[in-house]
Amino acid sequence: MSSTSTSVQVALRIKPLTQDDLINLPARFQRQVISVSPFNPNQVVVDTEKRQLFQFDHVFAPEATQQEVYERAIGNMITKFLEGYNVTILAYGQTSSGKTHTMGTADDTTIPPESKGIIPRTMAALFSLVNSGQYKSHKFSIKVSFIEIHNEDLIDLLGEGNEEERPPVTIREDSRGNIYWTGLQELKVANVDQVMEWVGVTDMNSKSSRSHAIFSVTMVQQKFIPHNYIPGGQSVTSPPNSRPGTPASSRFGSQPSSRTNSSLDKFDDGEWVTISSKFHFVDLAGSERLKRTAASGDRAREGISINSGLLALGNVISALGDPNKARHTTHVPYRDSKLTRLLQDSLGGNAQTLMIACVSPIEYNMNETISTLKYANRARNIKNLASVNQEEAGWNDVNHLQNLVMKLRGEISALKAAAAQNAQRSQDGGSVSPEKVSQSPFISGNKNSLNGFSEKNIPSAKIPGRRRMTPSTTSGIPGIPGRSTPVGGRETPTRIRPTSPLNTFTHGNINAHQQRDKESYEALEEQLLQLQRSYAELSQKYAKTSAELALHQDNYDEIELIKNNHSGIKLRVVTEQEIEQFEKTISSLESKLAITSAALNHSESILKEQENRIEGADSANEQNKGLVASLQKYIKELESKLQQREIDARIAASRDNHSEKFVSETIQLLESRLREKEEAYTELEEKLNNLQLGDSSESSGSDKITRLEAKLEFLNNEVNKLRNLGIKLGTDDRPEN
Ligand SMILES: Nc1ncnc2c1ncn2[C@@H]1O[C@H](COP(=O)(O)OP(=O)(O)OP(=O)(O)O)[C@@H](O)[C@H]1O
Repeated sequence: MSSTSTSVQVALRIKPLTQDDLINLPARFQRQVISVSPFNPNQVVVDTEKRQLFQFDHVFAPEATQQEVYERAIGNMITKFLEGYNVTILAYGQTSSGKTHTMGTADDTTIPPESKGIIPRTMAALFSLVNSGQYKSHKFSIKVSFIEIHNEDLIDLLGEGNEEERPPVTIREDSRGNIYWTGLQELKVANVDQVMEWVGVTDMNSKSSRSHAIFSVTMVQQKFIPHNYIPGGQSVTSPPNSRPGTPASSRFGSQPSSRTNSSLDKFDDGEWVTISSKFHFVDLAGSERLKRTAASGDRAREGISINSGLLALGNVISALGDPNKARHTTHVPYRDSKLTRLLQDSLGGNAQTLMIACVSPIEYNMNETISTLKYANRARNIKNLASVNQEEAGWNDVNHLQNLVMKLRGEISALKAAAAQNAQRSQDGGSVSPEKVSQSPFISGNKNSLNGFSEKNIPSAKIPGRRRMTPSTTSGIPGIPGRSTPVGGRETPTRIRPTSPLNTFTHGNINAHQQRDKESYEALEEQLLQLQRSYAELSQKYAKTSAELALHQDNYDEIELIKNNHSGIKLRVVTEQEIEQFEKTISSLESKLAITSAALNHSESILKEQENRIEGADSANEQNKGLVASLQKYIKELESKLQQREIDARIAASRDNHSEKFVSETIQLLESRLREKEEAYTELEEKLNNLQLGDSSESSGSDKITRLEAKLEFLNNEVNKLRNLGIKLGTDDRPEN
């Protein structure tokens, strides 16, 4: 059985902008931020502040069709599945990114052909292959099951009847690390329509965003592997170390015809092998973070379990995918969630795995898109060790081994008879002494003895080298020494070959017929030895298995005895119903445990996030401290500059004040002078009036008036001069005269 190391393949599918996006989102968020690189078709460019590039095994642009996705990414996985590899396809991405559309998890028979997703396409291709001439000698049994993980509960989507009354679905691991589940309805299907009918009735869409859906196909094929494929009729001899073929009748009906030597291509004896493989189609729950969905109550619980399932998946991916971690970490946390437990042998185990990361192209979803791209990118580093699940039928089956031993005994008896006949013929044509022939251990005539290898020895699996010998003899042929063994004694260490009746021929008697007989006898001898070896091997195996069985039986009896005697309490025989009940309890405890550990993981991740944030804040703080110091310095500089400015301003202001004061003082002075003059003028006018009233001489009176008028004019001139001076100094707010 060969193993191939393969990386997990990752395909990226960009969803086209849908009507929903156009209607529900403001236009400014509809900008497309992710596109296929114009230089490399397997790279995408994310148009953020700093452009980011991501490389995948396949990239599908928004316009890629369902057919294109199927052909490029899935096509050759069916061949692998038929070869016996386990195959898993996971669709990952935020809600509404196109996972269900791509996978076809909610497809039914009504969906138009061009819109059909991966499941119906793969099933159609599978049925077409198994019904083709290429596989006509194989026998196939194909079954499907459909399981949902919701809140860490496993729900059988194809289960009949009430959910509570169904047997619990439990996850088991066999001794080889293969994961399988029990209590699940597995339906035999013969064509793609049957498959899609089953898928269609499950109403997967109703809560697909909030649960993981796993659609599984289990295929068991039986195929006949000939020991010798004889192109053009060449050698037919079985390879000496090949294991004996399983009798066709014991298991799978008729076996192709046994050895033949025709010139046509023929099959020699071969063996039926059983190849079993499983194909999982996993439609994961929406990957968006809990905080964005702002969920509370039951939805928050759902969210925690979804996130934790995906977180556990992420942790498994990171443990397997990070080359540094892979070197140091032996523990891969598969048991942290039911999802990872179910997929245990499909991630980093015995499987061919493809992850299809689905993303939305628009700016509104950019953060989720980048987180999906990073998640998917990590998955590319996982290495799987995939091997064909092939097993020669019956090697663990005691009944089958017993049948095989019986068959071999029959063949040996037939050979013995043939040899005896041959010997008899030789004896008739040659000079062989009858008693010598009868003394040959090979043809001793003892029913229980074959070459001294008693059938009684079978359980203890004594090999020919330890058998009791028949009375000693020599070959009787000159030049061919016989072997001598003490009667009843042990065999000599040399390899014992059965004493051939041909040994009794004399040289002179060997003619062409005898030569042919001799050759065929030798061939038979060789075959007999071969059969003896196989027989011994099988006997050993049989003895070992019987011994183990006996041991187990003893242990079982002992345990039962202890149980029964313990403290005088006789334990009841546990009924099937009770076992079922126990399994239910165990399963529900497992669910609770998984949810608790999921919640714990979730809290841990939040804690980690917060720690990271605090760490980030601390380092930002440190940076800020430097910034504050330089700001303080800058402020000081500014302050001193400001002070200087103030001083300058004050000087300037005082200079301004000074001129203002001067002007106002001058004005005041002038005004007071003016007032004085006006008073003097008023006084003069009064005096003049008095004079006019009391003076009788006209001439002296008019002289006085003339003088006074001249004086008045002079004063008026003075006042005008002063006024002009005031205007020049810009003091318009003087009171008007
Ligand atoms: N490649 C595509 N071409 C056309 N329509 C698409 C494509 N991908 C998704 N859609 C449409 O977008 C909508 C959301 O897609 P879908 O239901 O597959 O998302 P989802 O990721 O499975 O969401 P959820 O997590 O809720 O299950 C559907 O109407 C689907 O038909």
